[in-house]
Parts: sequence; C-alpha cells; structure tokens
Amino acid sequence: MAGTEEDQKFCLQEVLDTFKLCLSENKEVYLEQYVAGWRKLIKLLNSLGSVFGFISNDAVNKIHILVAHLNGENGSQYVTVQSMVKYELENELVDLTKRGGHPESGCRTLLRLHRALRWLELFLGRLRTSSEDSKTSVMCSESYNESLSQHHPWVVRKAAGLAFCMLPGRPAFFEVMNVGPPEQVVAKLGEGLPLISEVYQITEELYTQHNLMDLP
Ligand SMILES: CCCCCCCC/C=C\CCCCCCCC(=O)N[C@@H](COP(=O)(O)O)[C@H](O)/C=C/CCCCCCCCCCCCC
Repeated sequence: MAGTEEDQKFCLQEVLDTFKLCLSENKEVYLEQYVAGWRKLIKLLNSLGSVFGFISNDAVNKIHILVAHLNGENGSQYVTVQSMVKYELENELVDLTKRGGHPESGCRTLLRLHRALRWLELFLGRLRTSSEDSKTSVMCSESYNESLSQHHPWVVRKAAGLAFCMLPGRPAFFEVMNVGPPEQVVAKLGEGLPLISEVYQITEELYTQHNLMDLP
C-alpha cells in the first residue's frame, strides 16, 4: 500500500515537531508525545538495516510497555511523566532497589529511553558541528560511550559497537533526514537540539529529585 510506505519514511521535521509538543505550558512532559517522538526515530533506525534490529526491538518493546500504561485502566495517571512518577511512587508500583513485582513500571521503562535521549542529544550535537568528512560511526560511538554505554553490559556494548560500523556516511545519513541539502539539515538540527535538551533536562531533574536515576 502506497500510504504504508510513506508512513514508514523518516522525516527530521516530524521528530522535532513531536518533541515540541512534548512540553506543556508549565513544562511537564506529555508521555504520549514522548513516545510518539521515539516511534518516529525508530523509523530511521529501521531504515538502516537488520543489523540495528536488536536496538529497534528493545526500543519498540519499551514503547509498547508505556503505551500499555497509557491505554490501561489507569491511563489518566500517565498523561505526563510527572503524573506517572507521582502515581507509581504513591502506589508503590516501582521496584526501587532490586527487580521484583514491577519489572515493567513506567518509571524504569522511561528511564531507559531517557538515557537514550542523552545519547541522541550528544549525537545530534556532533552531527550539527561535523565537517563533510566526519564519520557518523565515530560520532555515534563517541556519543554512546559518553552516555548509554555506562548502563550496558559488555555484550551489548560490543554488539552496539559493531552495528555503529554499519552506519551510512554523513552525506547518505543527511539525505535520510528528508529536510533538503546539508546546510538545511544543520540548521534544522540547531533548531531542534534545544527542544530535545529541554525535555531531557526536565526529566533528569524530576528523576533526580525522586531518586529514580538507578532503577533496576
Ligand atoms: C535526527 C535523528 C538522527 C538520529 C536518529 C537515531 C534513531 C535512533 C532510534 C532509536 C534509538 C534506540 C534507543 C535504544 C534504547 C535502549 C534502551 C536500553 O538501554 N535498553 C537496555 C536496557 O534495558 P533493560 O534490559 O534494562 O530493560 C537493553 O539492554 C538494550 C538493548 C539494545 C541495545 C541498545 C544499544 C543502544 C544504542 C543506541 C544508539 C542507536 C544507534 C542508532 C544509529 C543512528
């Protein structure tokens, strides 16, 4: 179906629009939009080939968990990340020190995506300031090493490192963004990065305030 293929196509502008919609007037983070932003990013990952399948599967799995909370009988408690944290903590629905009865809490699931958002922030920052001959694989692994990798076991780090080597070069990568010539991609990244950073920062402060940064 023609429509289906179009739906699967990545567009950087769409990602930025979605992350813009994440923030409420009083700077709360809407969970539905946060998840929608990740769904759009996964489109890009899926277009890069099956070597990224294990990363995509994990991200999709986490999105499904959050969507199940959003659509569940207590969905109204999951409208924002702030309301989710309040609801799950007040009702003891989070495993705080070791994995137990709540392996799929919204708080621990979102924490994994939150850590990945830091990788994205670093990666987009590097892409924005990169030169024509910069390697996406190097930018990606440097960003990963400074963020997510600290939370992954050796085997995942190894597999991720191998996958990064399969990333297309900068020109092909910029092409996939679907925003026009490289200068426009760079400008768009400059516009979008503060949005991603703000969503990241707000979530980081919330999680730190509630001692949720190390959820098992
Ligand atoms: C303008 C856009 C350009 C960039 C577009 C990037 C698109 C990336 C889309 C999705 C990124 C994937 C998010 C991965 C979430 C990983 C969450 C996680 O840490 N999970 C681990 C822990 O989970 P639990 O076991 O505690 O439940 C899990 O062990 C991870 C397994 C999979 C490996 C994760 C490797 C992550 C590498 C992230 C870099 C992606 C590289 C994309 C290259 C463009």
